[in-house]
Amino acid sequence: MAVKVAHDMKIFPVLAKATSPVTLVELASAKPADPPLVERIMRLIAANEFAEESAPCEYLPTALSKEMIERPSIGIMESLFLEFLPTFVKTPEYLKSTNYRNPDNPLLAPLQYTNNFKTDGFTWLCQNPEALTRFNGFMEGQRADRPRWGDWFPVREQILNHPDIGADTPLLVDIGAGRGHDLIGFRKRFPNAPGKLVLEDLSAVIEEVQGAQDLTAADIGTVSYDFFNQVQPVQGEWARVYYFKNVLHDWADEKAAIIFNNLKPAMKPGFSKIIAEEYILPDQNARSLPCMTDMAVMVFCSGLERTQQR
Ligand SMILES: C[S@@+](CC[C@H](N)C(=O)[O-])C[C@H]1O[C@@H](n2cnc3c(N)ncnc32)[C@H](O)[C@@H]1O
Repeated sequence: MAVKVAHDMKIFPVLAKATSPVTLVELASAKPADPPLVERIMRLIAANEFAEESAPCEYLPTALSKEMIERPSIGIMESLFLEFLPTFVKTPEYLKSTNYRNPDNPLLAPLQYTNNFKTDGFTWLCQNPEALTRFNGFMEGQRADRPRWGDWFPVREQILNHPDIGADTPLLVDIGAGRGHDLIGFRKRFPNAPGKLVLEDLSAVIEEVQGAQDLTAADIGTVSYDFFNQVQPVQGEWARVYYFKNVLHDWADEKAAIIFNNLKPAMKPGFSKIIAEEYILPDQNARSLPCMTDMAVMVFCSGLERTQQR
């Protein structure tokens, strides 16, 4: 809460550019806000290393205060606060009302229970541009600096070294790509890879992405695509890889089967591959982060992180 309030009071931009201590009065004047309130918020901000309290009521920036002016970190914080937290608060009541059934219907998740609408969560986001921007920022930032698949997967041996890949071959089609951060990461890591990179997502997402991200600089094409209602549009010039990251965990098995069936006609035998990047929960002693993601997809879209057996 303190980070959200500090963000709303425009404290982080002032703090982030400071090279000498900023006084409480200077911070309070950014909005402007009541200095005693800012002091209370700043105690918690400093206690959690989002600022350093260099003297009573004087503050210096830390790495975290600088992070809080970055678009993805703002997206994570705002989406968690405005979309996810109200839903988490309502989830116990929702689960009680279902007699503790495991949520499996994307139209009847805690998100719909909390916000009283009838579409799936992604359609709802597409109808709420501000929430969509927050969510896309959340997805852009939630990966943080953990390794990307291109860092450890044998990309050259398994993907790039194939005689049929030409300059016009779709090399990597990221389906449900959000802002295309994974494609941009791939382009940076393999700048000379042959073929095209293609970002696919719902049309409202494609529009939002174009306002937020310079895809042209990374030579990434965009295609509007609804994977439930359309056959995969990249066909003929067969793609080498169709990539899904954090997409299949949004959907139960029957829905995932529809996604794959719509992809089938665009798969060239012996050439096209599917790469899916998801957490796989161990049968015992799972770590906290994947379990929290399991809860996040449960409340948002009745999704699930799958186990190895599953
Ligand atoms: C959890 S996000 C993952 C985004 C990105 N792959 C990542 O890992 O950061 C799921 C993505 O699937 C997209 N999506 C949801 N329903 C879709 C549909 N019917 N057709 C195409 N994309 C869809 C959403 O818009 C969103 O960008």
